[in-house]
Amino acid sequence: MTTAAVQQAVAPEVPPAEPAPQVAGFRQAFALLRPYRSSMILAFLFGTAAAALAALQPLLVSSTVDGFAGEIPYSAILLLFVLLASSAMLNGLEQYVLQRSGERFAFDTRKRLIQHVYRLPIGVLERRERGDIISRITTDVSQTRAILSSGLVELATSLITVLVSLVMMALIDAVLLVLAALAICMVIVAIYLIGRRTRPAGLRAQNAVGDLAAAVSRSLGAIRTIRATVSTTREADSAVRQAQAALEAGFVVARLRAVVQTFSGVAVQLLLIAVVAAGAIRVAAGSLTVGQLSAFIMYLLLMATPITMFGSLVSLLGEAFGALTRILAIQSVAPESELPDVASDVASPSTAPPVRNTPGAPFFALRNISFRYPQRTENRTEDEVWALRNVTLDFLQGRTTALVGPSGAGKSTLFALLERFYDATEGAVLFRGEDVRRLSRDDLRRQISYVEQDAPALSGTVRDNLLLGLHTASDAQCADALRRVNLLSSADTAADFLDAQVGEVGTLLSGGERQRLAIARAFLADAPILLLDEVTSNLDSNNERVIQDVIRAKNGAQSIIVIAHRLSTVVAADSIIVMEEGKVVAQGTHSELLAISPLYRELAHNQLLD
Ligand SMILES: Nc1ncnc2c1ncn2[C@@H]1O[C@H](COP(=O)(O)OP(=O)(O)OP(=O)(O)O)[C@@H](O)[C@H]1O
Repeated sequence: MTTAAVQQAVAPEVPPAEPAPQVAGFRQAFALLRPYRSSMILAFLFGTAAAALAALQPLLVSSTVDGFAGEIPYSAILLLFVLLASSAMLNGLEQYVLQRSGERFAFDTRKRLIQHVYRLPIGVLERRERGDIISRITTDVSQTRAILSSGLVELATSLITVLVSLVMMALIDAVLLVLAALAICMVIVAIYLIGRRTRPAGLRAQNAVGDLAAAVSRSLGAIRTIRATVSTTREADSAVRQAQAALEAGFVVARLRAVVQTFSGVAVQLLLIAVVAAGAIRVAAGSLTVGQLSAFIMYLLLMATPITMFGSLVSLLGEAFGALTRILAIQSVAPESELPDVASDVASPSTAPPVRNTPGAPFFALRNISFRYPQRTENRTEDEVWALRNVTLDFLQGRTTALVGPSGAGKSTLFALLERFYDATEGAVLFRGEDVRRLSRDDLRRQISYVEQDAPALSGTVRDNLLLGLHTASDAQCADALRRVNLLSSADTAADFLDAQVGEVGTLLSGGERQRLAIARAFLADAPILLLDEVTSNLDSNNERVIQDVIRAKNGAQSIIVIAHRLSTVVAADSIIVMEEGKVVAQGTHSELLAISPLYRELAHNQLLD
């Protein structure tokens, strides 16, 4: 296929759009709860049975009071006790089933979120604050669990209790019931209207907690710089301001909750007083017995708990819906592998073409590539938004190619396109003749060992770090890779060193050790292609030479692309590409470039290499 045909067939890169979050409600909650419906139904049945048994108690009390003839009614008391104990046990079972499935729901949601977040496009993750993502996986999921563990089912069983009580009260005295029912309806509507307002307030509170987590995570990630620039107080103040925002949003939620709960508590008390007063009048008039009035009041009390609980449940659900909104917002962003890769005429991405060892053939070919970062368009001129502009290049099999140029020239961006962290905005990247957008990202990446600029070490042991991409290497192979980058002297016992902890983001290692550990990992992976981005910037001249020698020894066996500011690292490369402002301005060997490229001459002159 010609390059032009490839460019036509491949759909242009569309930056992944992040839909504006809509506050989640019952519809989204029900969809999420579908896998747990059998547990929820079971809990509901337990709750309903408990409510039914509780509803029998006032009837028993009524008949006992009205039939009281001076003897203690032992059998009625025993029956009452059995009813009470059975209803309590059923309530306990309801809670157990709900809490258990709540935990399962939290686990499943976290698992799904983690797997989703780890697969989000690099561009999306770079735009978002890490701390905020963490708070969605931790705090928001805990909040959302409330929907299941104490929310919807309890709401449903509360309604059942209220309905059963209403029916029983209707059988006892319809006039009193009309009075009570009118008051209850007004209370429920009022609670719902106030409680509904907790939903946006809950979302604001959760967003504020997310921002706080982001602020702390950002500061702790750069703690040395913060201390060294004496900005500890300023950074701490900024995190405290986020905490303050969380406090203020929390106050709104607390206020609404207090209003709802107080209102429902007072409303129930008033209701009781009104019913007792009206009931007493009806008893005096002979329309009601004392036993019936006691049963009526007991039913009213039975309803009181669900009605007061209804208030706190509605506000709890409001907060849970806020948290659910944040979870759904991140879940709705398409993960990397689901991005539109190719035009509809190609069914599915193929695997990476097998390695063809044809020295001199291009393994990567860039065809008129232009690239702009999705987040860099605002307030910039047309020229400034392009990180790469009309780049056409061939990287040849078995050769070492170097990329040099001033800072911001687009060198690392070019690596990001080769690794498919991003896709070109215009033009095509071909891997062994195939457009990379037609390839599976994982298969492409398996062919490449990539050492990023300022490569971080992951917390864990040296061995964990070495085995990141290659889980099967033996200790002997790991030790050999470490020796090649001068991280392990022959005196060291390899096993001890491999078990040594490197600390969170490699803080227990020096910058140079971290770089060499990353290079050792790349050597161990032994992929056909090696991408090295400024890997010797932190090395002393001795270690730089060691690494250069290993790279040189690999020349021919591996295809290597090196980015370097220090030209001494790349003078021996087969080909050197000079970049400036996103464009390729010259290409050749060191001596050729000294003759033809003013920019290269200047770089070499500044580094005393001409
Ligand atoms: N993740 C990113 N999001 C937005 N803009 C970016 C991102 N990474 C780089 N850029 C911008 O793209 C341009 C090219 O950056 P790039 O990192 O590719 O340059 P470079 O030649 O590798 O520089 P250096 O030698 O300093 O590493 C710069 O203007 C930079 O600010």
